[in-house]
Amino acid sequence: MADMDKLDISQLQASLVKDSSVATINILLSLVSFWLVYSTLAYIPSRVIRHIRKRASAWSYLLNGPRLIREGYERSNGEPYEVLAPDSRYLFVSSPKHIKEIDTAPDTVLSLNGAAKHMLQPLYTMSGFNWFERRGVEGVGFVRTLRTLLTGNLPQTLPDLSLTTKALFAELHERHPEVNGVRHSPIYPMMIELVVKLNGLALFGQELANNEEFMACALPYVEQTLLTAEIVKLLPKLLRPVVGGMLGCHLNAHRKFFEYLIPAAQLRCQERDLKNLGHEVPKRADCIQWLVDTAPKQKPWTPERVIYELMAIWFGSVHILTTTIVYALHDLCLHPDYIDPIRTELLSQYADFERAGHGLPLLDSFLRESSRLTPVESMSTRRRALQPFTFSDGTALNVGDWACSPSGALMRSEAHYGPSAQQFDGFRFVEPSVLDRLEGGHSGGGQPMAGRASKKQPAKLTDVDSAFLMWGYGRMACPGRYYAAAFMKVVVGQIIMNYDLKLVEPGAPRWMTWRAAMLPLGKTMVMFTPRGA
Ligand code: HEM
Repeated sequence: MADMDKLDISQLQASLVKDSSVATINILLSLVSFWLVYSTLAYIPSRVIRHIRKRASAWSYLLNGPRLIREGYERSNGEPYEVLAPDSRYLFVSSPKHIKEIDTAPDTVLSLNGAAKHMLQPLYTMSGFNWFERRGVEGVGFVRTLRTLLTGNLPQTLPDLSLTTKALFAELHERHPEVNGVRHSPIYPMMIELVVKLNGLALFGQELANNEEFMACALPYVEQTLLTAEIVKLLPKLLRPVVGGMLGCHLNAHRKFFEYLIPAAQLRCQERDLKNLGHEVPKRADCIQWLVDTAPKQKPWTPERVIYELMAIWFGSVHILTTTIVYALHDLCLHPDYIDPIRTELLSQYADFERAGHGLPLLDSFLRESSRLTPVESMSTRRRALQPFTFSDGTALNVGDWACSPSGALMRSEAHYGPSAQQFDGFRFVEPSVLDRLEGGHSGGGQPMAGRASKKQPAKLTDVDSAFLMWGYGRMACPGRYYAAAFMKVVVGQIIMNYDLKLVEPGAPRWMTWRAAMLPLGKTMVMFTPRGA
């Protein structure tokens, strides 16, 4: 035993001597490298160092976008400021005047289509669709399709969506493992599956939504588009066609998605031509039909053209709907005293909501507050400059630069939301008269909701203004927002009416950021307990 001790101590001494000499060598090497870097830097012109710093900051935007945008806003004092990404220069403006200037600039100068084209790289991700950067070159039927026809059809769509949500949610929930007698559900993947099915039903109709092979490529199409577009954008320009082309061939869910939609679009176009010749054709109510009907009469769209439009709408709706719903469910878990009053509202007004396609003011306000404080995107009103543009204060954009607004920072700012800007007040946007009635009746956990910290700022979820940029602003504000709001109320409403919910780890990180987006983590678990179970 004594020998062992001796042996250990001498080994320890030897290793200390060895470790300390290694440490000394390390320190010396560090000093030499520091001196080398320092003396080399002294010979590099300061403009080169500035350029290196700018490029490093541009690459760090990929992982720190929301923070860089917010810090820029805080430093800017309301003036325009620049944020760089590896592939773009963003010029952020935050004053209502400048945001209006973005909205009123001609589409030939500041283009939303141009920004979307750069983001999605449709040449490689949408079966070769090389869409126009200028709006309206081939008509803007999708605005009427979504803003008027899809919205007007909500009373027909919502009952089906409600039934499907209830049944599919229960089915997905059953699949999740039990831990100590309670199921733990990975909320993000669960909501993606639900949203893909429901959105397919609402946009494409029963027949396609029930086609399992078609639906099986509907989600990979979105994911592969995101991945391919990101890789292509980060490559040097010269390599983009080769790598983009290879990725487009290999990650080919977009082609399958396109091919499954072709027969449906061909049929609708044939029916359109027959109708024009005076024949009777079936009446249909889904986005494929409305896109065919609203395309320019003098130059009707081909089936392919209709599908490209559908692919863009599908891509633009699945991910944002899912993510917004996930954050609203997180917020219900984090602020459970809102559940009772919202549930009471749902139980008494859900049928009216389904009939009208709008309503449920408490849930409406809760969703708006959740999106205000946890916006999926920290950037809004994106426009790519197709020609040089100068704001009224002289700030200039070069061709290829983006004009945009820091929506996340604006929606959290005290300038717009008062001293309680950072606090979660789920009923911040409810009309005072509705809250008064609530005070008189059920107010959730005995807490007076109307007296919550903030000044009330009545507004509907779908209202657009320069301090609430979730939907963009002005002429091009999201035309799908009435459908999106109703859709989210169906999903969140059905869950609240049928389940109690709790985050498994309320303090754990719940998202990661990529560029200006906050993406929910796949591992966040929620315990849904069926009510009355
Ligand atoms: C929570 C869900 C959604 C959010 C937060 C959202 C947000 C936005 C934003 C910020 C814009 C850009 C507006 C601008 O720059 O001024 C936009 C445009 C658009 N959105 Fe949405 N959107 C949502 C859901 C949807 C859905 C479900 C659809 C379709 C069914 C849709 C279709 C569109 C289209 C087609 C545009 C382009 C408008 C144009 O070019 O004029 N969105 N959306």
